[in-house]
Amino acid sequence: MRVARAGGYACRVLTFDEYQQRVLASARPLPAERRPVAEVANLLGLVTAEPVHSSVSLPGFTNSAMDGYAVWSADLRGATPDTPVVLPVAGDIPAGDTRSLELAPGSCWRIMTGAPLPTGADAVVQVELTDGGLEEVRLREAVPAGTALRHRGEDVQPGDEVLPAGTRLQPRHVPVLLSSGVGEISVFPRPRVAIVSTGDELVAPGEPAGHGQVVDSNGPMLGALARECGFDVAAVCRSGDSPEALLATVQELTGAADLIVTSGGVSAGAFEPVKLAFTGSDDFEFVQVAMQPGKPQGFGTVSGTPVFALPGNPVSSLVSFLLLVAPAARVLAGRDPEVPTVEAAVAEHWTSPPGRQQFARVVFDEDGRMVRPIGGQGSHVLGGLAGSQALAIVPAGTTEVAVGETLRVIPLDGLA
Ligand SMILES: Nc1nc2c(c(=O)[nH]1)N[C@H]1C(S)=C(S)[C@@H](COP(=O)(O)OP(=O)(O)OC[C@H]3O[C@@H](n4cnc5c(N)ncnc54)[C@H](O)[C@@H]3O)O[C@H]1N2
Ligand code: MOO
Repeated sequence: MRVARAGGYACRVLTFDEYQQRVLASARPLPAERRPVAEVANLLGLVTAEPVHSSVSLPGFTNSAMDGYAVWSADLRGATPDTPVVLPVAGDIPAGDTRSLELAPGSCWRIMTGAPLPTGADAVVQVELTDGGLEEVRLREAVPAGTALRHRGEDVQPGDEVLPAGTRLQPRHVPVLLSSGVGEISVFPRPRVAIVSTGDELVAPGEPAGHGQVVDSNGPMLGALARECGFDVAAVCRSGDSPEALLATVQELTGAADLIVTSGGVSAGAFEPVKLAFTGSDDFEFVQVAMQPGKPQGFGTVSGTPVFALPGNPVSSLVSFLLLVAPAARVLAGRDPEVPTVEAAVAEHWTSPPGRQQFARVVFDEDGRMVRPIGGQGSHVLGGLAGSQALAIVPAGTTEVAVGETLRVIPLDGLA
């Protein structure tokens, strides 16, 4: 049952920076976990909580950098194309050969790239400088000691720090992580984000929206944003206009999520379930933020879990997630909260509301250096949202965005 309450709540007005600092102030990295490096595919995107030290040398054994012949370099003195040195070939050493072999002076081994160098050899002659012989080989060039060798430990020594604390694991970190003899590493876990859409007007995705109804697109959109930003999605669910039901849903989710996001029900209407559920709690605050979109905002904790109450208009929800929720969740993940921006020049004039920092939907020109507005800037405009490529940040003091002006811009593709 829906209970109508009086609307028109008095709210504090904060600048965007003040509010962002406020929601980030209490954010701390989640407790670190030890995870096996063999699961590296699941570790990508996580941040190391401690430095990683190698327990082995890399390379682990001196080996050949070329396919060719392992030799005593002194045996090749005077070799030229016209006066090649001829040596008997003791046999083949392929990569993966685990034998401990020796090289007798006056002979050579045919050796492959990555294969262990036989004791005594001090150089490899690449096969192109020989006739490629199998029983005996003609070597047409003298080479100095050390040629085409990769020495044990020349890259990494036991005890060396191979990854500092605070490294966000990317594919390029995988080889050293898997090769350095380390079984487990300490990482900050991926924050689990739960999403709750509110409002009696919502119907499930895939169901037809009747008169007065809309499809719940915020829930799936916020879930998709969370995933794209590198977080786990603990739940995407709906709650109607009952504050009691919403409170029960949020309380239940605190057991499964590190951060909860609600959408809708935070403005001044008579049926604002989120506002009604949390107003009066010492751990929750509703404010107006001088930003467009995203003016009405709520933030607090329920059983210690941070809860972001975002406005329901779809564009407001998206902007609030990217500018407020994602930075906080990045802190939980041990990452930098900063929202990545690029610089772009304004190609077409538009207006911005007075006293509010605008996050305007824009598209780039072909070379990505200029932006122009797309669609109306209303917070319900879904077509313009889909067509946009970035959010241009217009300072609160600017009402006319002039051609040629330079703005910071948040690209919307590749958010991870
Ligand atoms: N008297 C005032 N009215 C409004 C104010 C104000 O200051 N005074 N602020 C406006 C602004 S700005 C915003 S933003 C919205 C925020 O409203 P709510 O957070 O309370 O959101 P709802 O009223 O629940 O919904 C707004 C709008 O968005 C649609 N919606 C909601 N949830 C979803 C969803 N999951 N999927 C798709 N669409 C959704 C909803 O149907 C409404 O059309 O308040 C203004 N009003
Ligand atoms: O602040 Mo609202 O988000 O402009 O539509």
